Amino acid sequence: MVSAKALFERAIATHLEAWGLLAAVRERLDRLEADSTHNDESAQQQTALAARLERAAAEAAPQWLGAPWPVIGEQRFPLERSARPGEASMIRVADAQPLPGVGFPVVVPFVGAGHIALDADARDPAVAGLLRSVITRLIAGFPAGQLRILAIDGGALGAPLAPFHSLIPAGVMNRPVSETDQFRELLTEAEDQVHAVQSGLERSPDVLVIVAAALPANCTRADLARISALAHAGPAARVHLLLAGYPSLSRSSWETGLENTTLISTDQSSRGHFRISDPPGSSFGADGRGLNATVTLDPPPPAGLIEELCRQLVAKAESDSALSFDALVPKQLWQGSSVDGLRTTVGRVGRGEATVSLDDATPHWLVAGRTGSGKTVFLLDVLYGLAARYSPDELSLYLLDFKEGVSFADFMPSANDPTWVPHARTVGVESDREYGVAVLADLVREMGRRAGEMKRAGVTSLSALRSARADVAMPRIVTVIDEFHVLFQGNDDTAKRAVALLEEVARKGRSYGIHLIMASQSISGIEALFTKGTSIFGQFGMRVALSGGGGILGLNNDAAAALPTGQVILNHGAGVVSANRRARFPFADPASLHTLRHRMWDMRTPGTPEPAVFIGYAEYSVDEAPLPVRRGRRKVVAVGRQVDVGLHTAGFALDSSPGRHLGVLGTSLVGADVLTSAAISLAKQHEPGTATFHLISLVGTAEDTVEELRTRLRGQGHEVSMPNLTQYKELLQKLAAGASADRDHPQYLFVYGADAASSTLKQKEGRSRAAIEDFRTVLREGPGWGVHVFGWWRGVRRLSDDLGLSGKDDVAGIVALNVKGNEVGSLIGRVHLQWQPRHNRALFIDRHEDKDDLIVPFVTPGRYSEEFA
Ligand SMILES: Nc1ncnc2c1ncn2[C@@H]1O[C@H](COP(=O)(O)OP(=O)(O)OP(=O)(O)O)[C@@H](O)[C@H]1O
Repeated sequence: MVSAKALFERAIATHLEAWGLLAAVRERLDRLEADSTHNDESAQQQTALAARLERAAAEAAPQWLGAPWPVIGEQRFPLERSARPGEASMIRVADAQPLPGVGFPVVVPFVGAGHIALDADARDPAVAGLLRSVITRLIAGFPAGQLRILAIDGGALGAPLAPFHSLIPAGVMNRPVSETDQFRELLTEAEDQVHAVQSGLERSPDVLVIVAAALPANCTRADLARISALAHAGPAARVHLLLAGYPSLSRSSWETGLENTTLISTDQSSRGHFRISDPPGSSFGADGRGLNATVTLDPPPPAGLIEELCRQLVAKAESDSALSFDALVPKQLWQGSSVDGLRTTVGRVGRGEATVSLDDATPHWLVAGRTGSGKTVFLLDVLYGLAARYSPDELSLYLLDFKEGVSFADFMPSANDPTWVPHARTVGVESDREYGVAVLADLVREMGRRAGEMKRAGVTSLSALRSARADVAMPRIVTVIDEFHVLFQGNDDTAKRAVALLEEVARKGRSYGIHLIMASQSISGIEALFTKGTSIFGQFGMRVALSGGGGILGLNNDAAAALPTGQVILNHGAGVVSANRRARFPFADPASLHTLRHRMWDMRTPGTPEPAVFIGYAEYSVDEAPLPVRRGRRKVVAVGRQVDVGLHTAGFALDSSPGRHLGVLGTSLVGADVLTSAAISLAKQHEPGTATFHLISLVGTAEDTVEELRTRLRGQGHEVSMPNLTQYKELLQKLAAGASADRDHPQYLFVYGADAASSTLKQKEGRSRAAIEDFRTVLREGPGWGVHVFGWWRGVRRLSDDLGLSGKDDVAGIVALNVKGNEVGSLIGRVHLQWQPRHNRALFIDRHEDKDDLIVPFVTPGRYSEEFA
């Protein structure tokens, strides 16, 4: 690669040589004029010199970058081949004509080397012409998709940049900004690129050229200082300035405070002419006073050329090789290191690649698009793209979907295809908000674990930890929450918890390699969160807007309003207009996904666990669930699966403390299933003959269930009794007297429709005490003797009556089905208990352990279809 300095030095040498020749020619001309004769010799010398100077310029600024417009019109150089990002280039800005008939083009270092500033703004037609000329040379000369124009039109002049407006939708140029705020956002975008390059996060950024037709009128000293800083640090980060109307350009000297800049100032003594300073790093002459000739600025391209060129570029960008998902997948899988972040290609911007990152600069993303806009397809492109680049040691996926659909079904094993994407750790489909909270809580725990590891290793960053502790698994975690607005619905404890956890992950995740991608059809309903003092979304610098998803972009940013399916606005500037990049992404076709998934699955380390899957609509049966974790020697009954990561079996531990009984509440037949599941799980923990199961069936609807349970338990060799109501009363009497109690041989009472016995139990029937008293004694004393009651009451009040005033605390375990939260709350003395009955869900309360868990209660397979039949 030729350095800017070498290139320019070569041009200067030619220039000086030409200057020498000019002097000679001038001398000769003077002589010839004195002789009053013109001859062929002088004409030939002039022509030769002009040709030589043209050649020198053409070498320094080839083709589109330097050829005069008439030559370009004739020769039509190939597009995009005159220069490459990352290399120093020069560009034609003016023509010097020191002698009649002897002119030479003035080329100055620009992209890859320096900047250009003019004192006059684009109200001067010559300046406007130069801006058009330079922009045209750039967009035609550089590869598309690798150079972007950040346009400023502070004087709202409109016309100078108007011919390029068709490039705006293709993302090559932004809509020129005129307001100071937008101007500052644009500077921020350029600064972000400088920082990203300086910190090593970005190695091959797009070329950004800030073009100002005029700076905003109320530009402050602080703004100018930012421009100065960009002039200093920009070139190394491919950020360049082409500023017209730069205010501090002094007429008396070239001092402007802009480093690396060629200055072009109006020649006060000659209308329409300009003077050019020495370019950065070199000088035209020994005196350091710039080019020793006035110049005319390079004229704009001829009418029609810009339009035709833009049309061609846009058409090429659009029709560029049809996008395919396979093109996003690298040939060799899992080659990337996620130490500094994650990067993938999601499609194309113009003809360049559209790359997106999850790293320190853009740790979290917000994605929005109306239904059908292609949001799911975009997310699949991103997720499969990442999974193809990074191995499961480098990347884990937590996938969470709140809506009805199968967005993430591809990541988990299914009945048809037992493979899964080996990076997937948790997959939630049609998740409950509580599951979302559990996933977020899991992430917070993981951050804690990583913080602990860092502390132990004495390091302060994830990358340092990864080098220090190669043995500790520390993949970056990408958590995708689709339809995340559901999390915040309802102003209840779950919503509050979700916000708190999300804030924590959003704030600290970056330091621990934990990233969030939150997607939604709509942001209405969560807008309050945008404006909150500690706005969570401030942490989400990367905005991805599909059609109809413009709400996540800035107020004046309507770029996503009319996007076709398959296109997206990628904006890493938190939605500012100037950071828009319009990208196209391919359809994630099922066949390609299938192939890639199988390739990755074949490459997985043997023993890679399946993802923890939560499917909101799934029914769970006790037979497929692992037994709950036992604590010590205590038996634990299983009642359902917790709505948490890993779907742990929800268990109620039995011990000798008074009240270790379970009350299942609600009219739903699921109540019978919960008792049956409890019995089945207990039976698994007993050798036959070491416990007695009393099955008391008091309602007709549960008879079959109870009968089946009896058959099953007996089949396993357990002792089972099926007392009728009278025998039940006798049993209670016996148990209350402690007569048949044997701690080593527990007795379990499963009372199906316990409420049906209430009135009978209350009758004394000639005895000194009613059976209800025996029942209450059993509740209070029974656990000490190994007696536990599992009852299904179809109403809360019925249980409350059975317990009586003094026995209110004697049923410690509650499984609330279709009963009101306030009724359960008053039963257990918690007025603020929050419970809304839901299909296939129950609230499981263990009063002794002060625990409320949302569970999916165990059911007999097919229970719900029966209920709805
Ligand atoms: N890049 C693309 N190229 C071609 N077609 C696409 C592309 N992206 C999406 N589509 C089409 O649009 C349909 C809807 O896409 P997708 O399911 O991703 O939308 P969505 O925004 O997630 O909608 P919903 O929220 O209703 O699920 C796809 O089934 C596909 O037909």
